[in-house]
Amino acid sequence: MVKICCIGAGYVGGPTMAVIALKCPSIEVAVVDISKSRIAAWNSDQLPIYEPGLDGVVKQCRGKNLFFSTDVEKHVYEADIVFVSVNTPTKTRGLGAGKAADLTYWESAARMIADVSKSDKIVVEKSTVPVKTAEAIEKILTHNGKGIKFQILSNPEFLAEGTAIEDLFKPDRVLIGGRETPEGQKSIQTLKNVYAHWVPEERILTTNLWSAELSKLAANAFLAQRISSVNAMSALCEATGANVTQVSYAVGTDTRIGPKFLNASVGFGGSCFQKDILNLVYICECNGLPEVAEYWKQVIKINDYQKSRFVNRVVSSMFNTVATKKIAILGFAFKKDTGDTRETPAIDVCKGLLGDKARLSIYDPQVTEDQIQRDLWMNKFDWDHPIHLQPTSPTTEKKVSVVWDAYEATKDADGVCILTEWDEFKTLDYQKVYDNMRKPAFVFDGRNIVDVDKLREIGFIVYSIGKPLDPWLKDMPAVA
Ligand SMILES: NC(=O)c1ccc[n+]([C@@H]2O[C@H](COP(=O)([O-])OP(=O)(O)OC[C@H]3O[C@@H](n4cnc5c(N)ncnc54)[C@H](O)[C@@H]3O)[C@@H](O)[C@H]2O)c1
Ligand SMILES: O=c1ccn([C@@H]2O[C@H](COP(=O)(O)OP(=O)(O)O[C@H]3O[C@H](CO)[C@@H](O)[C@H](O)[C@H]3O)[C@@H](O)[C@H]2O)c(=O)[nH]1
Repeated sequence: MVKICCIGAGYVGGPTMAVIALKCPSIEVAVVDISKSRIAAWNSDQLPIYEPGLDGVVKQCRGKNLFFSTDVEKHVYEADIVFVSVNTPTKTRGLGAGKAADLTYWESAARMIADVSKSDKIVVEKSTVPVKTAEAIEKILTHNGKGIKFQILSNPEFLAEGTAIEDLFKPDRVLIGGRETPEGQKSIQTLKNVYAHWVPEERILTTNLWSAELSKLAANAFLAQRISSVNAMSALCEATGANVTQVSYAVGTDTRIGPKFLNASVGFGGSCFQKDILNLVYICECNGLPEVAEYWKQVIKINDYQKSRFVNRVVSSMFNTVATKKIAILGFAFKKDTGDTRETPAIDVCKGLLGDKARLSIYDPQVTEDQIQRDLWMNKFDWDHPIHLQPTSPTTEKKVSVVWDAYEATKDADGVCILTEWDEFKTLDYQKVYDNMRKPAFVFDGRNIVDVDKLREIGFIVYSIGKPLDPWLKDMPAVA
C-alpha cells in the first residue's frame, strides 16, 4: 500500500489530503502537524476550518485510510511520498523583510525529513514557494540524508477557499514539476498516478521544476491583477457616472477576456494574493528586473488604495467624522463561505474607522470574537504564522463589539459597511434595519450585493463600489 504523509494540516493540507484519501482508497494518508489543537480538531466533530463539503469527505475516510496525527516523525519515516504544506509567510525581519517568503517552516520540515528517513522518498512542494526553492530543499535533503535518495517535485495547489472541495474534485488542472532526469520523470509519473484516480489525464500538466514553481506565483498575480484592474475602473466609474457592473459585463463578454474574477470590491484579501505577489516582486528585484517588479507592485498598491478609498468614503459621507458613531460591520472573513480572516480587507477598513474613533459592531457568521479581536490587534504579516506562535490579544478593544446577528449589529447604528458577500446579507430585511438605525442612515456596500434602488427607496443613503453616486455623496470627494 502506498503511504502518503502531508506535513501541515491547514487550509491546503487538510482538504487536499482528505480528497486524495477519498478518491484513492488503496492509499493510506496521514496528515501531521506540530499544532496539537489543530490535530485534535481534525479528529473531532468540529473541524478546524469551515469549508462547504469538507465534513462529509473527512467523515467518510477518517480512521480508514485518512489519519490526523502530531507524530510527525513516525509518519514521515513510514511514507513513500511526503507532501509539505506548511506556512510560507512574508518575512517580517532581515533581508527581504516585507516581501520575501519566510521559508523557516519549510526548512525545518526538510531537515526533519532528512533526519528521520531510512528509505528513498518523493518530497512534494505543496506550499507556494519562491522559484528555485526546490534546489535549496534538495541541498538540505542530500547533505543531511545519509545516502538516501530524495526526488523533489513541485505540485502547487490552486484551490480557492470556500470552494476547496469542488476545486479539488474538479480541478482546472493539476500541475506537477520535476527534474528532467529519468528518476525525476519516474517520480512525476508516481504522483501523476495518484491524481489519475479522479483527474482526467489531459488535465494533469507536467513541467520542469522552475516552471511549476513560477506558474503558481504567476497564476495568483494574474488573478489579483484582474481584481485591481476592475477596482481601478470602479474609481473612474464613480467619478464619471459609469456603472462598474455594466462595464465588467461588457468587458467580460469578450471571449478573449472572459467574465470571471471581474467583481469590483473593497479589495482582495486572503492568505495568498498579497503574499505571493510580494514574493514575485522580490524575486524580480533579486534577478535585476526592477521594471517587472514595479509592474506587479502596482497590483498591491491599487488594492491598498481601494481599501483606503472605501474608508474615506465612509468618513467623508458622514460629515467628515465617525468619532463616537456606531458603524455596523457586516462580514469580516476575506470572502464568503470561509471563516478565514487572513489579510481580509475588513482588517484595514476597521482599523481605518477606529483610527477616526468610530465604535464598531461586527457580525460575521463564521468568524469568532477572539479571532476578530486578535486580527485588529495583530501586526501585519503575523497572521500567517502557525496559530500557537501568534500573539494573543492582551485586552479586549473597547471600541469593538462582536455580535452574533446582523440586526443586533445594525441596531442604533449610524452606518453599515458590508465587507463580505455572505448570501444572508442579500436577503436581510433592510426596512427593519433602517427602522432601528439613527438617521440619516448610511449603507456602504463594499461587495455590490444590495439592491441600491430599493435601499434608497427605503430612505438609506447608499454607497456601492463603482456605482453612480448617491446625490448626498456627489459633493464629498473621497481622495485616498
Ligand atoms: N489557503 C489557501 O487557500 C492556499 C491555496 C493554495 C496554496 N496555499 C499555500 O499552501 C501553504 C499552506 O497554506 P495554508 O493556508 O494551508 O496554511 P495554514 O497556516 O492553514 O497551515 C499550515 C500548517 O503547517 C503547520 N506547520 C508549520 N511548520 C510545521 C512543521 N515544521 N511541521 C509540521 N507542521 C508544521 C502549521 O502548524 C499549520 O497548521 C502556503 O504556502 C500557502 O501559500 C494556500
Ligand atoms: O472578482 C473578484 C474575485 C475575488 N475577489 C476577492 O479576491 C480575494 C481572493 O478570492 P479567491 O481567489 O476566490 O480566494 P483564495 O482562497 O484567496 O484563492 C486564491 O488564492 C489561492 C492561494 O494561492 C489559490 O490557490 C487560488 O487559485 C486563488 O483563487 C477575496 O477577497 C475575494 O473577495 C474580488 O474582489 N473580486
